[in-house]
Amino acid sequence: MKLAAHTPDPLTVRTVPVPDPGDLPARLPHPQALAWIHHGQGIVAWGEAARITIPAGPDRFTRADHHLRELFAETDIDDPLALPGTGPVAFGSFAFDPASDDSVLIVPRRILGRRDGQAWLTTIGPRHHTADPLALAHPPTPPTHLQWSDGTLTAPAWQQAVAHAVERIRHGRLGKTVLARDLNVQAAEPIDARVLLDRLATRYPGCFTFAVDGLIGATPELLIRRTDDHIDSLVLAGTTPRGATPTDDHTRAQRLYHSPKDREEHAYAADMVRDALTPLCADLRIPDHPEILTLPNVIHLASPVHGTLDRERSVLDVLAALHPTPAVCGTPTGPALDLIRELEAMDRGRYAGPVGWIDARGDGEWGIALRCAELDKADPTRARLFAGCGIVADSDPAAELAEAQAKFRAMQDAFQG
Ligand SMILES: C=C(O[C@H]1C=CC=C(C(=O)O)[C@@H]1O)C(=O)O
Repeated sequence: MKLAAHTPDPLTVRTVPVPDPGDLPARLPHPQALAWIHHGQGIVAWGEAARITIPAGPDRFTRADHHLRELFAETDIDDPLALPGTGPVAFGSFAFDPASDDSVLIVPRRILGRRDGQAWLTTIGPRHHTADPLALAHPPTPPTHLQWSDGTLTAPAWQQAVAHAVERIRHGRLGKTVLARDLNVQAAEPIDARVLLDRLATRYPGCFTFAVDGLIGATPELLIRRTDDHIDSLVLAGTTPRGATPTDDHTRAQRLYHSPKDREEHAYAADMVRDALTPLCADLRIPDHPEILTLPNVIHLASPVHGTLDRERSVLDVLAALHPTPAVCGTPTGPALDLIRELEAMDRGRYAGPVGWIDARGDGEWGIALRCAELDKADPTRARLFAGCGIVADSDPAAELAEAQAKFRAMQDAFQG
């Protein structure tokens, strides 16, 4: 597959301040939504001014960055606000596996954004373009008559895969791997991304609710945010399902914090992020011990990371150094990826790959696509949900299955209402 770009002509871009738009997902006129929302702020978008499909390869991030720079260099931009996310923006979603062709960048026609009390609307089109083909409002419809079925592996078969991974880790050089499974859902009508976005953004306000080319979810894991030369990341690894009461939650969080198995799982991820970012940064701060992050469905060990870049690097340049982290792949990376391919027996598609947005200044926010569903392009009444768990020498297959079920809950509930 070759890198393909569909851009009609050089683009003109105009950003104007607008009154507060209220709830962002509610403003999307069409089910083919693009979105990135965190605590009610962010950007939602629709239409397609340009699409760049990026072929497989470990260099897919730098190729995407290069192509996008060329596109934005030819663009005529009127952006008096000059904030992160104003002016032209590309939403993107990359395949987890470097051998997969699924990566895509989309420059939308309309972007509606809100950040720190400032709202804006950006219009992007080929020069002389006037009509908006997506101006037609199409009210959101919740999915109905849902039918769930196992994906590639049944629950018992997946537990077996976890047991095999534990054996390999105990008797080999691998420290950690991450195994995921998929679930299928079928609805009566085409699935409307806006309904899922609205439910996820309301229920998981502290997560990053996203939609890019039919990949929809709410991830708690910020892979990288770049604002000028400042970067932030939030490393997650080590999880327990939520308890039934506040006391139960507290006990579980304490157990998680002091669990050598979970601390080991977390340390692989935090160490790798430190090693990957140190050469790119003038200064980098990662706490010595993780924090507790409590979400509506699970509790995680979390390490917030902050740094200053040592020179001009776009958010995609930084992302290229990070993916795949041990939060979704393992340590060492190569053998962990080989084991994932062997034991999961499925293509992850864009699950566990980077998802987010980049603007013409190189600023942007990218999460790891977790707690998500990928709509079937050939049949939009169908979707695949994904959830995975870090596996180390002391992992227990039954506990990992329970953890994966708790992670699935975010998306299952978003479908169910
Ligand atoms: C792979 C997933 O979660 C990762 C992120 C946070 C905690 C994880 C864990 O504790 O296993 C995983 O590494 C997933 O949600 O599908």
